[in-house]
Amino acid sequence: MLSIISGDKVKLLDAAFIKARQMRSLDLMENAAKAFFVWFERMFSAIQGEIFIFSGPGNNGGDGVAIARLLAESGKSVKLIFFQDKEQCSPDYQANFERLPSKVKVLSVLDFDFQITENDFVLDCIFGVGINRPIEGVYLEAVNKLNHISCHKISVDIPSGIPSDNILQGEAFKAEHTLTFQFPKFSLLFPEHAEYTGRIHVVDIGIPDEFILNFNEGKFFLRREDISRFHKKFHAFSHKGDFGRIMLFGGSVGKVGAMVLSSKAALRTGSGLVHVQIAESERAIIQTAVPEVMVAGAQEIKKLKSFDALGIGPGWGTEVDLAFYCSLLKRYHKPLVIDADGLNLLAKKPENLKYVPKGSVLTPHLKEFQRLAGEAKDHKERLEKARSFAREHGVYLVLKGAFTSISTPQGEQFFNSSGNQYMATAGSGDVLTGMITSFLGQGYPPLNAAICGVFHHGLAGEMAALKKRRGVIASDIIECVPGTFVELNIE
Ligand SMILES: NC(=O)C1=CN([C@@H]2O[C@H](COP(=O)(O)OP(=O)(O)OC[C@H]3O[C@@H](n4cnc5c(N)ncnc54)[C@H](OP(=O)(O)O)[C@@H]3O)[C@@H](O)[C@H]2O)[C@@H](O)CC1
Ligand SMILES: Nc1ncnc2c1ncn2[C@@H]1O[C@H](COP(=O)(O)OP(=O)(O)O)[C@@H](O)[C@H]1O
Ligand SMILES: [K+]
Repeated sequence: MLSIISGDKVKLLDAAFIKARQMRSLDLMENAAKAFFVWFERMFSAIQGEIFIFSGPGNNGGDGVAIARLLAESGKSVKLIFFQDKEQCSPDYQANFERLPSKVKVLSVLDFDFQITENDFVLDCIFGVGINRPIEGVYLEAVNKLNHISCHKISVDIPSGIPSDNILQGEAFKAEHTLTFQFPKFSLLFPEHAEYTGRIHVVDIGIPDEFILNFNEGKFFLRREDISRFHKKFHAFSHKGDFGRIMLFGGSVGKVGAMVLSSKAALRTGSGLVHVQIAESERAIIQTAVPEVMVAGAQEIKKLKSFDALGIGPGWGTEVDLAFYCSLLKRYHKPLVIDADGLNLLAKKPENLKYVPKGSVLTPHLKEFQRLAGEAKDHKERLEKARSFAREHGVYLVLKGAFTSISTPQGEQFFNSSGNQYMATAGSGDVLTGMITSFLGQGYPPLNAAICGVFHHGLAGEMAALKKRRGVIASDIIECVPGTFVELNIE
């Protein structure tokens, strides 16, 4: 699995890796430039515009110079725009500069007229993870001009101006795509930077995951290839019971749809038996909408412990009897899932958090998390709060949104890579609750249930969006859930 390490550790990582492999830092830069080149060819081979590469004085600029050579050698028309004289640039920058083919036109930013047209490309190689202060002067001027030009814009490693681990102060380059090397820089995952990063792509430059793990700071990025190891295997003789009996609580009057979505999602994720506990008057609705579901009566509520997992909250309303809610929490000693109104009720009376079974999975969106843990000045602080919350209460805290994070009681954080903006639609959180509860009921440890739930949910959203884009609704996500098992080759 991929570790996300902080910018100031990147140099240490590079140094350790090149020493271990007895290679030069220049070779690693070449790997990075080649990885960019391959990606660029794949993405933009059909577009014929001119390529303007803006290269700063450090190794990010050096990447730019190496990329200029590779693109020019492949027949592209390339201009390299520099900010500092070569003698003031990093050694690897200088070494690459010596190798530039003569067909690359090189000019100082001071002489550049910024005549760039819509079909052209701007590659932002001004600053990478080595940025140590807000940009100003000639850099700021160039970035401001570029931000007003309409063309294809790509940032290499990180949009110039954005610090790798902190919130942007001042201005930064606004990219359509950011191609980041080896692992996503932490700050690329902050919503505050979405307008600068555009779409984020991670490319391998040859440093194995296990090597990066030596520099691990407890933050991990979940990719498609990481997911199968978190899954449980079932065999040909597995029966309904093996796939778990779960019970979902929610669906007050007028909000029974939330339970329809959660329960259907649980079934589509593989649950053997799904019970729901909903308002009496709403029973006919759910039994018509999801005939596979059973409605729980007093008997089932009494035998709570016989269920493999519970999911509490979607569409529950905040008028729920708190004593009933607390009795559920106190009587059930296994990890369960809490979402939506289940969380809002806890936020109203935080002292009840002590009854939440250890190892439970809580799935707030940003607003619900604010109700639970208070205001955060920015996403970095919010993630710190999420980490402390999970530790303090011994739970897995799934903070939903783009790059949903899972904070563990041990203080680790996992960031999800699947999903898209089209999932920001009513009820998609209810689908996730059903999915995580389902995995928990199938006997997955809570971290695995959360990881598999979040990843498959996002992937289902991607599959739904292929045909429906902004027309995706929560039910479409559910319909795509089975396809995610096929896509990831999970039996
Ligand atoms: N494994 C990897 O990840 C690999 C990484 N590689 C690449 O290396 C990049 C990191 O390179 P890097 O360390 O040389 O830093 P980089 O960002 O180019 O800039 C530092 C320079 O800028 C200066 N400076 C800083 N802030 C400034 C400001 N606001 N305004 C003005 N100047 C400012 C600072 O000098 P200073 O003025 O502070 O003395 C220094 O000269 C990384 O992002 C990736 O692209 C690949 O090549 C290979 C594998
Ligand atoms: N821009 C996005 N990128 C990826 N996933 C997203 C994005 N926006 C929303 N989602 C996902 O959609 C779901 C929305 O959940 P939630 O806000 O609880 O919705 P609801 O309350 O309507 O059910 C979450 O799983 C979240 O991670
Ligand atoms: K950059």
